Amino acid sequence: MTVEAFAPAKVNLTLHVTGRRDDGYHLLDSIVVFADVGDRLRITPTPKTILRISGPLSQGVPTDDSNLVIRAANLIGATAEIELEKHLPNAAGIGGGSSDAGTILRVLRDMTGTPVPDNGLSLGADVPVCMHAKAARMRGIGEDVLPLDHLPTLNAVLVNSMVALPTGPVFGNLEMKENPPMPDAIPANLDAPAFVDWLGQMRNDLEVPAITVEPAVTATLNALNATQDCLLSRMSGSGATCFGLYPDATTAKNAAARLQSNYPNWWIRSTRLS
Ligand SMILES: C[C@@](CO)(OP(=O)(O)O)[C@H](O)COP(=O)(O)OP(=O)(O)OC[C@H]1O[C@@H](n2ccc(N)nc2=O)[C@H](O)[C@@H]1O
Ligand SMILES: Nc1ncnc2c1ncn2[C@@H]1O[C@H](COP(=O)(O)OP(=O)(O)O)[C@@H](O)[C@H]1O
Repeated sequence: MTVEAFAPAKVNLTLHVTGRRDDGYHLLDSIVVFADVGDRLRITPTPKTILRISGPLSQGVPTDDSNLVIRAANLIGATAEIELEKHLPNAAGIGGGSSDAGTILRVLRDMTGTPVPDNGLSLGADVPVCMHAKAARMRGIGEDVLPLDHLPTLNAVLVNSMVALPTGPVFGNLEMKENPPMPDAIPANLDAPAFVDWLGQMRNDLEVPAITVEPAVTATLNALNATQDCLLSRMSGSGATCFGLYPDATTAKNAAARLQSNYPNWWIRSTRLS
C-alpha cells in the first residue's frame, strides 16, 4: 500500500520571542498557518528504509540518515520506501524539512498505530506544529500547540531570494530575549481585513537579527512592500522567506507575477494560508 501525502509550507504570521531557557532554547509565542504549496511524499512500507529525493529544489537537501524524513521514520520505529519531491527551499523559515518530518510522523503513526514520542519535538522545535499541519498558536519552544479553528483564510505571496539562512545564528543575534507575548486571546471570527489589521500590531522578533545575518531579507521585504495592494509584509520564522498579504487571490497572483518578472531567480509563490 502506497500513501501519497502533502507537506505544506509553514508560515509564522507572528513570532514573539518571550524568553530563553537555561538550555539556550527560546520561548516563543507564534501564530502558525499552512500554505497550499509544499513538498510531496510517497510512502510505501518496506522491510528497510530507503529515501529517494527528486523535485526542482532537491539540491542541497541531505540524502543520508540526517534527512529529517529518515529521522522521523526511525523515531517511530517503522521502515518504508519514501519518495520525497522537494518544492520548498530549505533553511528558509518555512519549515521545509520540519513539514516533511511532521507529515511522515503523521502517516506512519496512522499506518502503524504507534504513538509519536513527544509529537516529534526531538527532531526539531517546529515538528509538533508541522505534524498538526493546521492553524495553531505555538508556545513553549514549540511543544505547546493550540489549534486555532476560527482564523480567516489569507491570500499571500511567499518570497525567498534563494539565500539559505540557518536558524541557530539568527536566534544567536537576537539581543532582547524577553519580549511581550501576544494577547491571551487571539481574536476569533474576524474577517480577513480585520485580522490583517490585528496582525499588523503583532511582530516577528527575529526580523532584526535575521537582517543582521542576511541583509537580503530587507530587499525581500522592500520588494513585497512595493507591490500593489500589499496589506502587510513580514518575515516567516527565522527567515529568509517573507510573505505579503493581499485583499484577494487576484491581487496576490498579480503581485507574484510582477515580482517574478522583476526577480527571475527568486522563489516566489502566490498561495492561500489557512
Ligand atoms: C524559528 C522557527 C519558528 O517556527 O522556525 P524556522 O525559522 O526554523 O522555520 C522554529 O522555532 C525553529 O524550529 P526548528 O527549525 O525545528 O528548530 P531546531 O532544529 O529545533 O533548532 C535549531 C536551532 O534554533 C534555535 N532555537 C530553535 C527553536 C527555539 N524555540 N529556540 C531556539 O533557540 C537553537 O539554537 C537551535 O539549535
Ligand atoms: N527533508 C528535508 N528537507 C529540507 N531540509 C532538510 C531535510 N532534512 C534535513 N534537512 C536539513 O534541515 C535544515 C533546516 O531545513 P528547513 O526545515 O527546510 O528550514 P527552516 O527550519 O529554516 O524552516 C536544512 O539546512 C537541511 O540541511
